[in-house]
Amino acid sequence: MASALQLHGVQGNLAVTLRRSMHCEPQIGFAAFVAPNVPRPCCATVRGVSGNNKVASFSVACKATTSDVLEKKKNVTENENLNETETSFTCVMKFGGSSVASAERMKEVVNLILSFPEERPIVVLSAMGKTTNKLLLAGEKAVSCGVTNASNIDELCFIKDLHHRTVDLLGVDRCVIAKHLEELEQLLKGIAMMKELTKRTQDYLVSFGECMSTRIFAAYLNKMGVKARQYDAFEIGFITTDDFTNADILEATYPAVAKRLHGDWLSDPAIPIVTGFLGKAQKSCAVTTLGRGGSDLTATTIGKALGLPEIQVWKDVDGVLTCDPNIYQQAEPVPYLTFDEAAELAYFGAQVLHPQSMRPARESDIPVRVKNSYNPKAPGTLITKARDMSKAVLTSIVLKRNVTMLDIVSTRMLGQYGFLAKVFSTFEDLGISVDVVATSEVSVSLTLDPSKLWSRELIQQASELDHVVEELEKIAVVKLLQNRSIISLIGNVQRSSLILEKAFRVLRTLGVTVQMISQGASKVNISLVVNDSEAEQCVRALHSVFFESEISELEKDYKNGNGSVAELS
Ligand SMILES: Nc1ncnc2c1ncn2[C@@H]1O[C@H](COP(=O)(O)OP(=O)(O)O)[C@@H](O)[C@H]1O
Ligand SMILES: N[C@@H](CC(=O)OP(=O)(O)O)C(=O)O
Repeated sequence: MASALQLHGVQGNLAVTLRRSMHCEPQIGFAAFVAPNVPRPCCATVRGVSGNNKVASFSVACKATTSDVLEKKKNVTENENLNETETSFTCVMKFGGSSVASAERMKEVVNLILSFPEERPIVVLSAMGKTTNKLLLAGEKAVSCGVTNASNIDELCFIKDLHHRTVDLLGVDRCVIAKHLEELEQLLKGIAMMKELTKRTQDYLVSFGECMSTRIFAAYLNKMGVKARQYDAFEIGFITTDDFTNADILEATYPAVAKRLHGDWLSDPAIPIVTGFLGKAQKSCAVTTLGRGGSDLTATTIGKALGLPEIQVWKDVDGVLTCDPNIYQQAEPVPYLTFDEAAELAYFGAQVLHPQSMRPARESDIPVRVKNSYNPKAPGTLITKARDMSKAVLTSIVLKRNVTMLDIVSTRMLGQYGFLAKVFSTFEDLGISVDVVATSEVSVSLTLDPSKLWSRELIQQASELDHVVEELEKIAVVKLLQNRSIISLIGNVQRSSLILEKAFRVLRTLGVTVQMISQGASKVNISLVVNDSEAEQCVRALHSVFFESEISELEKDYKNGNGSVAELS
């Protein structure tokens, strides 16, 4: 019988959560079956967890001591042959920078967490909104400002003000961040002295953001009487590659993190408040970061490490939307997504999720819920392994701007296999990833992946590009095309003909030429490459046709112009 028992406690109460596979008896029956084994229950909830109903969970909150519950847990385990899970936690809740951008926001997030008394969460936090960008800018300025001016860098003053104001408004002692602010200033002076900012130092520099937000948040929770414990991810087993600014999580992380968080809970229960985004390099042992937006990946890694029933990522939007709301305000929340769709969407540029964050969740089949901390009642987006695709056509439109495209036409010095092999080995040698590829017998068109590069490295990218072109020109005629955009149509590629027919009708109406088209092997994505200058207009028009039920703006324009609506719909 696939069942599991969990214990957790909030503010003096204890709760028992039983999870079981839905393949067995109905959940209500299961709850009644277990209830007599639980000490003095005062409330109970039964809920299905995932969209495809893989797991049911039954929680009973009790007035009881830990030893009471442990005793009952032992009985339940013996009597019902339940397998104890490895954790006492029920979910991960990750809050991004916008969710903890001020004292007021932190208070709201604390209330939000406490509004789920049945949950026993592990909390992951990003740096307070704007902090990471300010730290990066401060680092860049320090390189050339001179040691005597380093303490007066505007961004350092902003960060000090923001964090002091926050602790003051929360009524927390300034000492929780005093050491970090002092060290941060010293670090900027060091950068000024060296006149150099390596990627390794940059990672250490930005780590101050998460280290401070989590300390403030944990101190505030403790002040409110809710026992919380702050953790720096790089101290509790987040082991990564030494790829500073874009490190990958290594397998050793999972058992280490589970052991530490679970062990601490058993010896002294407290809500863990963990820094998102950060890790420790396996070889150098220095602090690393997981790439921009990396706290999502921290959350899913913890979810997998502890085998939790759910991972929640709380943002400032009502879930994953049908397109970037900054491009088109009418974007709508997408209620369900598969891991594949979410991963593709993130990879092709939707800022809402970190590109690698779906991997741990997919590997351990843990549902991910994307929710809005500004609007907790909104249902958000539930991301699971599978979903009903029978009615799905298009799920979301994603735009990746400022992409470089290469058209490589063989001079036929090499045969077809040799040509393709040489092209791709050139990219491998130079460590450059490609996004979208289309080939014919004698030519390859491809776009280069800028996602692994932080914006200020684009200059460096330019010289790398010259090098790529130089290498490829030994076997081909190469055309470098810049300022392109990839529009990715994420959806049910079983209906690719319908999607393409509609999409091309829209693009023809707009007079836009598609320069490359590719259907990803993942079968959830069709990518179109157009000029940057035309891209946003295309996304708006595509959104209008695919997602808006009434007669769309595009249709109106078209009707008023030179076509009939029937031709469009
Ligand atoms: N398809 C999309 N769905 C939702 N949000 C998107 C999408 N594309 C871009 N975004 C942007 O992503 C932002 C949320 O992601 P992010 O800033 O990383 O959140 P957080 O910092 O809270 O983790 C939104 O405010 C929105 O502007
Ligand atoms: N603070 C980091 C990590 C992160 O995940 O942030 P956010 O959750 O605000 O996207 C960044 O800005 O990249």
